[in-house]
Amino acid sequence: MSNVGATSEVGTLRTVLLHRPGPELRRLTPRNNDQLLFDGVPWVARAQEEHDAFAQALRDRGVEVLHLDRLLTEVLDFPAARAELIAAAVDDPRLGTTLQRATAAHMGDLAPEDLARTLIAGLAHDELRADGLAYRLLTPGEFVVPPLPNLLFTRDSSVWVGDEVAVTSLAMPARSRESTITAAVYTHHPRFAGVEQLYGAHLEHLEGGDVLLLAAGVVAVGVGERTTPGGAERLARQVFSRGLAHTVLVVPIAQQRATMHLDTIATMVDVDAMVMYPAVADSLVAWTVTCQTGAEDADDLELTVRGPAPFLAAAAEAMGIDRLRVIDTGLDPVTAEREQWDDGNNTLAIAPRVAVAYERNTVTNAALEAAGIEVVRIAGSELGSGRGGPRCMSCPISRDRL
Ligand SMILES: NC(=[NH2+])NCCC[C@H](N)C(=O)O
Repeated sequence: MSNVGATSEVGTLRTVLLHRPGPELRRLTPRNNDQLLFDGVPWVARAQEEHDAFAQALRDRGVEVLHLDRLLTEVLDFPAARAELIAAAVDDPRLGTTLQRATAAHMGDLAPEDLARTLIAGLAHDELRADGLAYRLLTPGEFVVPPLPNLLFTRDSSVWVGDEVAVTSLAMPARSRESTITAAVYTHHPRFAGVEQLYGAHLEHLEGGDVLLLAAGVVAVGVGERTTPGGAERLARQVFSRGLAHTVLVVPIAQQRATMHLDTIATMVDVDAMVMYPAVADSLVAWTVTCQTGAEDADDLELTVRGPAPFLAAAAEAMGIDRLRVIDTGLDPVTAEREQWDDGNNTLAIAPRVAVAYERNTVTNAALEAAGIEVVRIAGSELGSGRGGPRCMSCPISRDRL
């Protein structure tokens, strides 16, 4: 695949990976939504309409939209991909050997499309005819294979750095199986033949929502509720050893749900500008990680760590620009907090100064427009109940170099 990958957050978007929410969202109930990382029980048909409009807005701007469930169905024609994904789905200590084997046998009989749906929507107790101790002891409300409602947030389960892709290692148990799906797609789908993978689901926790490509060669990584210090260091070693970046800025963020990823508080909207949650704009810091010496093995690289320094100054220095502008949303603290919670800072740039944003964040959007950013508004009343905006719901696969 030529012209694949991304070296910035704002280069003209050519190809993006989305996931249209499906039956996995119908699994959410008031009893399981917290564990499954949703703040409510969405109206699924409306969420699908909103998502279709999001995809259409991107297509209207010339972006090629790939759907993760389609790519998954296509790779399920390959026995190796089927075997890996079924093994990952039943690799759960709750089940025990008898139920693991029965579940694997059931899934093994499914045609690609049905297997893709089951891998994503999971398998409820009453959807499987089985016997044995674990099957009898599991309550009918429990899932034999839990659903993946957060697959919607394709940003987190893989991220491209340059022309290589990082299959990430997701921190929350409800999400860890997602990266077995992205791994299978990037490994087996002919569309990605020859693409190198620079990370893996077995490594230290790293989520794509924490990774921002500030400029060619400059990667920012948030460390907080999801990405660990070890994950940030591992990413730095990997991108340095592969020549994909010269500087990694490690940015501590508060370990709480409202700021679960770096992209919930700041996203790029121009080559030198970010929209940022005002409450953190002045206090955010970064550790600057570089590497002088080459080494055969990423583990043997000697890293230089400087900091902490104010994030904006450290970022501008690494990017080689005078100043990284913050679009001043001019918000009072209460409005700012509300719009941050509703992903007002989580925009998806489709070109420099053109960003997709949730329409509900009226004050943030007005401030973006006043600063010269074209805002492509989408509805997100139902989509937003999973706490993710346009950036979280998209994984850029190809962007023009700036
Ligand atoms: N890149 C992001 N901000 N992703 C948002 C993910 C939201 C998802 N419900 C979670 O808790 O994991």
